[in-house]
Amino acid sequence: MKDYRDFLAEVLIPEDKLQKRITELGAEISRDYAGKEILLICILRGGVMFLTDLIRHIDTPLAIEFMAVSSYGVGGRESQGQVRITLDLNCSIQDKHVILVEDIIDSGHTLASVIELLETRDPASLCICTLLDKVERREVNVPVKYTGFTIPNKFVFGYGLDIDDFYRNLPFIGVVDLERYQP
Ligand SMILES: O=P(O)(O)OC[C@H]1O[C@H](OP(=O)(O)OP(=O)(O)O)[C@H](O)[C@@H]1O
Ligand SMILES: Nc1nc2[nH]cnc2c(=O)[nH]1
Ligand SMILES: [Mg+2]
Repeated sequence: MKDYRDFLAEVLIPEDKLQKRITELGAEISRDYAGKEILLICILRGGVMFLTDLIRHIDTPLAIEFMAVSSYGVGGRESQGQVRITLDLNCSIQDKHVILVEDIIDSGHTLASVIELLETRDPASLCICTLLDKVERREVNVPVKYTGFTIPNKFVFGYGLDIDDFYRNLPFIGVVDLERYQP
């Protein structure tokens, strides 16, 4: 296993900047949903770090749930357009205020499919909170309510985002130098 420093092109978002923005997002969500109970649904696995930090900054009553979808092949870096639900929710979302929590929106296929499915289950409201948005890469439109950072079209890793399943634990977002990365 290579040391990430061997292929780190740059630290795009350092830990302090990430945490500051996540604190702001938590405050914004707390304001917008004051007096309401919310359900945050994390899309495994990339969204996990973001979810666990974000909920520490939300002060309205909340529950968490998890879904898993498969849109990229193992080790793949391009969306296949086809999204499969591999782990569904354990609860009803009918009449609930739902926030989908994601690490990144790239082509938009993952969230477009999840939204289409969840809309059929009659939530009171449904919105998206994403830490990163690679706007230039969008292939399908998804309505994003909360965005941490808009980022350029570069393959990033760390803070939930993997390269071949590793490096999710790093506390910052880095850019991969694909010429120096060897699987
Ligand atoms: O907008 P899209 O082009 O659909 O890409 C975004 C999705 O891709 C990544 O997940 P991935 O499928 O790699 O799974 P992971 O979260 O387990 O790493 C990321 O966590 C998003 O869920
Ligand atoms: N790790 C990682 N996963 C992604 N999924 C979609 N875009 C990205 C990205 O830039 N990095
Ligand atoms: Mg991933």
